[in-house]
Amino acid sequence: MKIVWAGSPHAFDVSDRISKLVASDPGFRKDNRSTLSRKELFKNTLRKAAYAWKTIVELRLSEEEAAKLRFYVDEPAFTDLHWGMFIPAIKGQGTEEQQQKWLPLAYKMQIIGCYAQTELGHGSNVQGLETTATFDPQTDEFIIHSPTLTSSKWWPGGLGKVATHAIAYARLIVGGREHGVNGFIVQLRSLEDHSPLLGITVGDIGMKFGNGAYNTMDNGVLRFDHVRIPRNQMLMRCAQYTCLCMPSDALYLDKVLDVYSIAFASIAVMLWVSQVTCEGKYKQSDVPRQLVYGTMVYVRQTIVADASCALSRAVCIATRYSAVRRQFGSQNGGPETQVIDYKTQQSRLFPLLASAYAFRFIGEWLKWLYADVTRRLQANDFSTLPEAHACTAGLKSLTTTTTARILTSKNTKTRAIVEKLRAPSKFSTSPWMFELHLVPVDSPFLVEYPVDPTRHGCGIRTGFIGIHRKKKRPGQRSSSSSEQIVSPLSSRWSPLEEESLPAEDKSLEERLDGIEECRKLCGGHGYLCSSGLPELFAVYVPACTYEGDNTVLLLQVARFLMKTISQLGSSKKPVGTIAYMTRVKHLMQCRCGVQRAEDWLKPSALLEAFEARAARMSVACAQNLSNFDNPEEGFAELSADLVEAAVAHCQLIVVSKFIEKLQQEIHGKGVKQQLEVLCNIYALFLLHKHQGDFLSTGCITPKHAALANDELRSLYSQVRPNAIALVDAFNYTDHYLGSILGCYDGNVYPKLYEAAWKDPLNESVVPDGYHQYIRPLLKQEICTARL
Ligand SMILES: Cc1cc2nc3c(=O)[nH]c(=O)nc-3n(C[C@H](O)[C@H](O)[C@H](O)COP(=O)(O)OP(=O)(O)OC[C@H]3O[C@@H](n4cnc5c(N)ncnc54)[C@H](O)[C@@H]3O)c2cc1C
Repeated sequence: MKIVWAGSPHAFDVSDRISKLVASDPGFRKDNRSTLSRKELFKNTLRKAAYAWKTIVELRLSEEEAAKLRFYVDEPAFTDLHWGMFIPAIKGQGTEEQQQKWLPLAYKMQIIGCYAQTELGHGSNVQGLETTATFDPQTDEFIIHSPTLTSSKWWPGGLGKVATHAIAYARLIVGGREHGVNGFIVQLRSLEDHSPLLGITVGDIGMKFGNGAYNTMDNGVLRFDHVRIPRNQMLMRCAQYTCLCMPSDALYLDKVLDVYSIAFASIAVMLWVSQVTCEGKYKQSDVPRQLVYGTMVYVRQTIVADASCALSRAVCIATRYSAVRRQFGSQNGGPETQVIDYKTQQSRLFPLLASAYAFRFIGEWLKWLYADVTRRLQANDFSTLPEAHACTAGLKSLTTTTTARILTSKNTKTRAIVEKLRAPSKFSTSPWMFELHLVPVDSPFLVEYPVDPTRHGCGIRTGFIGIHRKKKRPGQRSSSSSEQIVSPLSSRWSPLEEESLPAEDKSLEERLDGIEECRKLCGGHGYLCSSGLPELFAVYVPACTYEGDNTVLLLQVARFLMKTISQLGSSKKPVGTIAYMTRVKHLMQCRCGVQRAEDWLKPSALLEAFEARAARMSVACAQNLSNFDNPEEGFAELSADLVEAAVAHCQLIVVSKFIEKLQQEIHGKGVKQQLEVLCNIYALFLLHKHQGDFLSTGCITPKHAALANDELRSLYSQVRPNAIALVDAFNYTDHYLGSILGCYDGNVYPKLYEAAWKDPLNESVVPDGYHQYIRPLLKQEICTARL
């Protein structure tokens, strides 16, 4: 399993060797991180980064080994941005000459780079960036300027205190005309004494969430005051960006093809290719713009891989500790029960274990996708790009959200009621009139808000159910009651049968929190920094924001889904992960064939249920959208539903790729069998958690849902005996895990006890401050004390 997890025997060998090298070197110690002051912490990070580089050079490590070493050093640092953003940006966007000039310097770390795109007032909306780069033909230079406070660059990692250079994004102005946003290589600090160059104001933006954690990084603020740079420092291979998510964009994005997203660039941007000549002429370059799209797939793939690492770390800690921890259940003075044997613990822990594996394999598949996209681009085949973009955007969002925290589906019963209400109305020609009321789902008092259906549409809104109330028209007579709840008018879905209404459940409150859930699984001790979980959480959560805000990314996926549906009748056939839409007719009607709990173990049953749910949710959104005259207004109004449809689509991708993985040859006795158990847990857990979606779209009945839950329980029992082995397969050293609760030997209590005494507060038995503040209290001298 270790080899399956690593990806290959070679990958396992490199990873194993380098992780042990880092773990055995006291120079990479990290156990005191959360107790250091910011300044000490940061200085220590600088030392480690320098030490890591020295080790890489002295041991002549290969690029692969060096990357692994940085990974196992496990400390966010300016080097992440230098290697992960600055260099790739020059490679991807620089001309041949620019690459020849800058890359050798960067590879040797003679210059240190960062990626400065986000501004104080502008993140997701790249088109809104305010920094300007005005061409001066007299001197053949660009003048980079921050005209407003909100145009200050804000957030770039490595910028605050370390970077000597930045790829800075600014609006290109040539001959008084604007040409959109471009990247420029700008020197920030002197290479002699590190002081900021003339016109540059630069510093750190301050403490971030958590102790230690991401505070090792110098996220920075930067202002330019008419800073001049030579013309050849504009990245000229491909240059102009506008944001995809502008409200002005067409709903049915025929522009999706043009989407290009850069790491930390926060959001997909549309790209043109341009150059500025020394005469001050702006011209298009002949480099095919799509060539750079591969970068996007590459970056997203690394983020998904990171998600599986972070989640597997947390799961490893929680699983090992759950086997150590005992509570209740002692019989005749015997040992208490290991908490891992409680079904509630299993039902929270094992789905996360399964998710860690699922994300590992989806990350692996994304590596393949990157190779495939690159190969196709080289052959001028751009046909799979929109799908690749949507898929990577969605998977980035799904995996990082799950690893950090995810809100699950809406209340099952509410959804079912709403869907029932959506049944075609018997009353649509009427002596009756209709009013739409919104009822807050959670309110103990069913407060209703009448809304105007023509303006607000109908159906589900977050936290509300929409109810159409039928009212007798003034002056009409009828034998039935004068007020009756009926369906909204728009939906074409068939009604649910009465018996298919599910029982009330609490899914609205239930969450799958990834790292945070693992902390809770470790009880009180999980809250100690020495559990490793608080810091892991604090370091990880911004992944939901950088590289594209997760919600904004899902909205892009939703646009792609709507576009796909709108083209279903045309010659453009859905490909890759969206190919299931070619069977939309079948998926809208199919009925789940599961009769016994074990039937859910059939991959075909699982796949069909997930495909039907994803297709039906998307089609329902498309139908609702078609009720709006202005599609963009409709998209904004229905965006919460659209995001849910996108999540359903992304979950289908992960389930289907896990199933595909199991169809490959997998060596090792029993390994495949264990992976099958995990795959089924992953899929059935999602089905259970999102049963509101599955039921309300009529993909399954409550009986099917109950059978899935029965099977899930049985799968938890199957995984239990191997749970520890399955987390040992991650092959994490104690150093990398950085957790007393997760240590390999399970010797938790003595280590916790020992660690407590190492806390700086315990350096003296009587605390600093006793004489000033505690003694006066105890001696009743507080009124005369000098406070
Ligand atoms: C730890 C960390 C490191 C970073 N490193 C870098 C770096 O090295 N270089 C760099 O340039 N930047 C960096 N960033 C910035 C990062 O890329 C942005 O914060 C990110 O792109 C999100 O943009 P924002 O902050 O403007 O969020 P906003 O876009 O302001 O988001 C705020 C809220 O609005 C919602 N929202 C926004 N647009 C829409 C929409 N169209 N529809 C619906 N909802 C919407 C979002 O979902 C979110 O809930 C970093 C950020 C962090 C946290």
